Amino acid sequence: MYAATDTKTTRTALTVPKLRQMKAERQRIASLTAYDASFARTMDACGIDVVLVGDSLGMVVQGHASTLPVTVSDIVYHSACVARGLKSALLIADMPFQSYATPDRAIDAATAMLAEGGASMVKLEGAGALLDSIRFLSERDVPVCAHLGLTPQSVLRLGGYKVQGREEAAAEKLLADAHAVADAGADLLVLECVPSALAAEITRSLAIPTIGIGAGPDCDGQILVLHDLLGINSGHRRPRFVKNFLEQGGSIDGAIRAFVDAVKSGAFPTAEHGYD
Ligand SMILES: Nc1nc(=O)c2c([nH]1)NC[C@@H]1CN(c3ccc(C(=O)N[C@@H](CCC(=O)O)C(=O)O)cc3)CN21
Ligand SMILES: CC(C)C(=O)C(=O)O
Ligand SMILES: [Mg+2]
Repeated sequence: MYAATDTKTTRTALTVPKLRQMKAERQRIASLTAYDASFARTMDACGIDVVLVGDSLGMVVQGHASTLPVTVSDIVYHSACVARGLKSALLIADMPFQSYATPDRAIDAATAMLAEGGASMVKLEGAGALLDSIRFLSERDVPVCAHLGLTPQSVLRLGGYKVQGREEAAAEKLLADAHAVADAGADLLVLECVPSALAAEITRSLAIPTIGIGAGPDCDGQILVLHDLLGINSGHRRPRFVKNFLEQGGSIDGAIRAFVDAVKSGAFPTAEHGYD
């Protein structure tokens, strides 16, 4: 049932321990989303460190209004496509809405993503009740990327895609959640739409690397949705953290290389891409 992709086991990929080493050496982690082999191959050749098969695919690929309709088999299918295009980058697969609601569901979904999808890590949103799933996976050798701040799968409860952690109490909760997910075994943490100063404090105080999107310049890495990097408008108002790199890059390869260079040098993001 679980047919591992041979490409995955034979390539020399970026590893989980290497991510932590990059943080220690202050080498920034450049990350993009991908949904198919051709873009994955291009990104890999342009020096992208981490490729995420995001559940943003529900919006940018499938045309839904949110990420909620995405299924485990959608992510497994797109991960397998992306995995065939990668030689060096680490592949993360996003866990769909409710696929990690209990540890039992989480281990089945995550196993499909690693064994069939060829991913090396899974990402899930939240802390609190989800800490059990994070611990359950990491103790069973499934590397986990946590995701805090604006968690798009919470859109119904949040009432929209809004910056999180602006109030003092919410900021303290976010800092505590960041430590809780690391203590539960997460190897990486995505911080989405949180004030730059708070993301900097979380990044400083954690041993695991942080990857920001709308979280200011002081995270250990940065991620963007591929379509946003290329200026493909998904019908929404452009969030503050989005930068069209095709304008300066001149070509798809050029745009991806410009993004990698800007992240590595610290030129992207600037204050204008973040929130106070
Ligand atoms: N193309 C695309 N890019 C993404 O980054 C993305 C997706 N799709 N789909 C899933 C989620 C949704 N995301 C979003 C969507 C909108 C905003 C947004 O408009 N933010 C406001 C915040 C306003 C405020 O609270 O101050 C902004 O103006 O940036 C943020 C993240 C991030 N993810
Ligand atoms: C924007 C990133 C972090 C994501 O979760 C996605 O693409 O689904
Ligand atoms: Mg996602």
